[in-house]
Amino acid sequence: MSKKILTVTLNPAIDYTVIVPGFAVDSVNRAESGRRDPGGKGINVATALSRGGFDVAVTGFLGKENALIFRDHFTKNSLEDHFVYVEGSTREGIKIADPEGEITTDINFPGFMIEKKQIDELLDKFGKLASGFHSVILSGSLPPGVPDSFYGDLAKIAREAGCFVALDTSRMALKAAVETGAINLIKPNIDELAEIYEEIRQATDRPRAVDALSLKLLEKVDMIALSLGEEGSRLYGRGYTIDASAPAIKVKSTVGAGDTFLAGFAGALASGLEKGDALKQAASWAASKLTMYGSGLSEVQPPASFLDKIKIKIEQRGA
Ligand SMILES: Nc1ncnc2c1ncn2[C@@H]1O[C@H](COP(=O)(O)OP(=O)(O)OP(=O)(O)O)[C@@H](O)[C@H]1O
Ligand SMILES: O=P(O)(O)OC[C@@]1(O)O[C@H](CO)[C@@H](O)[C@@H]1O
Repeated sequence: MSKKILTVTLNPAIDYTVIVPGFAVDSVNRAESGRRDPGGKGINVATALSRGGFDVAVTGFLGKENALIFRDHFTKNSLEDHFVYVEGSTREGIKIADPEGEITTDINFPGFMIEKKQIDELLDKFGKLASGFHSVILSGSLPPGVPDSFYGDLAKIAREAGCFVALDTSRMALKAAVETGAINLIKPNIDELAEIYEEIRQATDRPRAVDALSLKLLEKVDMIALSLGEEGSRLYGRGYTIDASAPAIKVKSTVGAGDTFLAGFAGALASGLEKGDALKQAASWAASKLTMYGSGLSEVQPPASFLDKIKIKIEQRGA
């Protein structure tokens, strides 16, 4: 467990979760309760990893005006803070959790405008930090002002420093980073692939098209951990595919399920687990998150109770 992990969140968010049983659009809804959690994908990943016993640091951009909620969170969860603090406020996002329909509705805002000098400051900080870490996890959307090429730039620095690099983002930021060849692991879902790859959008047989695309992407990345919601997940690697089932659970909120999944997987790999066991650990962490509201993940417990409910199927492909 001594291997240090750094997560990068360029566009954090304070998640305002509103619990609305039976939520319906185009009607008056009554909220049962609400809560605010410091979130953003990389911060969620970091929190879950720290809860799992890892030594974790966080970086990215944070707004000065509402930083207190994040600073408290970092202290409570033993996250080493290397954020670049920028003028203004970190965005808030709205998450409507409907425990009856087991449906979550996300409304995410674009975030603060980042200037060139702040990008340079982060690059400088990241360059000095990276060699101290076993793994770097790059997560979430890019705020306005940050170019699509930025994750690729960070990945190249991290790889040169000897780190394992995982990426969970979408749109052109994902496509551009994959093209650099500097990413070890990506964690897309099918919608994210469909958004950027025409062959998935146009496919009449989507699972088959995803298989074909994944094999092609393996020329650029080492692993693709495709998350499939309640259908589980599939890991593509060079020469193998591993499927993990998802346990049947009553879902309170899906916000952060993908982040907990990535934390479980990257953490397990850093601990030296085999890929199949790592995928099982990831699914088990995600399941544990789904049984609670809110994000931030500071309530997530190491989820041993789900491990024996997850089935793994390993298929070797010819070289
Ligand atoms: N309804 C569910 N029941 C059981 N497990 C689930 C369910 N939804 C998600 N999971 C688990 O969580 C993992 C990640 O979920 P999902 O595929 O929704 O990620 P995601 O699309 O990145 O989500 P998000 O961006 O909202 O965090 C899945 O691979 C699966 O293991
Ligand atoms: O706008 P992004 O960066 O894609 O996603 C942001 C976000 O939805 O991701 C986390 C859940 O994964 C939340 O804490 C946060 O609000």
